[in-house]
Amino acid sequence: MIIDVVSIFPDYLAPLGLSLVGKAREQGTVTINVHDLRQWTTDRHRTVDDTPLGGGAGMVMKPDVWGQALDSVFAHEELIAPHGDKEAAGVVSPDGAVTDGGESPPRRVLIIPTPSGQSFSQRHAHDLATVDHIAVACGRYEGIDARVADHYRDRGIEVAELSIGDYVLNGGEVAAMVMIEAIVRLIPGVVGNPHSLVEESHGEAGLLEYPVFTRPPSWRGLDAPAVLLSGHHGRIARWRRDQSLERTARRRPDMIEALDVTELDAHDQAL
Ligand SMILES: CN1CCN(Cc2ccc(Cn3ccc4ccc(-c5n[nH]c(N)c5C#N)cc43)cc2)CC1
Repeated sequence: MIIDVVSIFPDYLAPLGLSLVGKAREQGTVTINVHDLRQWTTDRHRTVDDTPLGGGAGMVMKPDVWGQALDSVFAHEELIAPHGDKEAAGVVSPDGAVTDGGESPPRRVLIIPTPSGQSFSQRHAHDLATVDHIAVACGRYEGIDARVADHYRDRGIEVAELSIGDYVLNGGEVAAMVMIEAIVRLIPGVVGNPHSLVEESHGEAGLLEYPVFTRPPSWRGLDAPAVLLSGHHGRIARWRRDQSLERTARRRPDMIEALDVTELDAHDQAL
């Protein structure tokens, strides 16, 4: 997988060089390139923003600079239709994807973090972990001119306008790091013990994870649950399941509503 991140604050993305994501980059499991948007400006002041059309507070990021940046980032995919001329790049399938008529084209996604986006979820992370090339456009100010998303959709690139939560940030960089970590950790080989990806909050069962404990069994007068020391795997599994259900009902009743009961029953039968 190749991930290209474009930002006016490229240093903000430095933490992507650390820990598991950093190791995955070193091992070549994922390539992450961080670009300074200003390298695509053409004026002396390296301008990336302008006043909002229709008036209003703040500034909006210019479409032309973003267009130069994203064209460059996607440029090495010769199967991308040049602007306005899809046929020239090869076979155009009904859904607008451009292929050379052979194997399916590389899957390309442009992620645009935005407070007005669809809520980023573990389901998005799983889907995006299968993508060949992801570009992340980190906006600032009041956001990126809306025509940028439309333009790349028209050129056969999937565009995902995503939000990491119902609170307001100053730009897309933090959201980009959250999404990139959630996606990259799902790529095979990145997380040491793949089993740990299975029993997770927001995982397949749709429940929050159970509380975890380690040694010592008693700490400052607080004892770990005795069942965890029993060695009885069936009882431990049942206890963990009950804890997940109780925790979810208490902290995230909305998730209980969305539960697929048949999935729950199947899990219970297996305990
Ligand atoms: C007049 N009003 C009209 C509404 N705007 C709303 C607004 C627009 C931009 C910004 C700042 N910003 C710029 C790029 C950018 C990307 C992501 C996020 C972001 N915030 N929270 C998330 N979960 C995010 C994610 N993911 C914020 C961003 C803040 C607030 C205010 C002014």
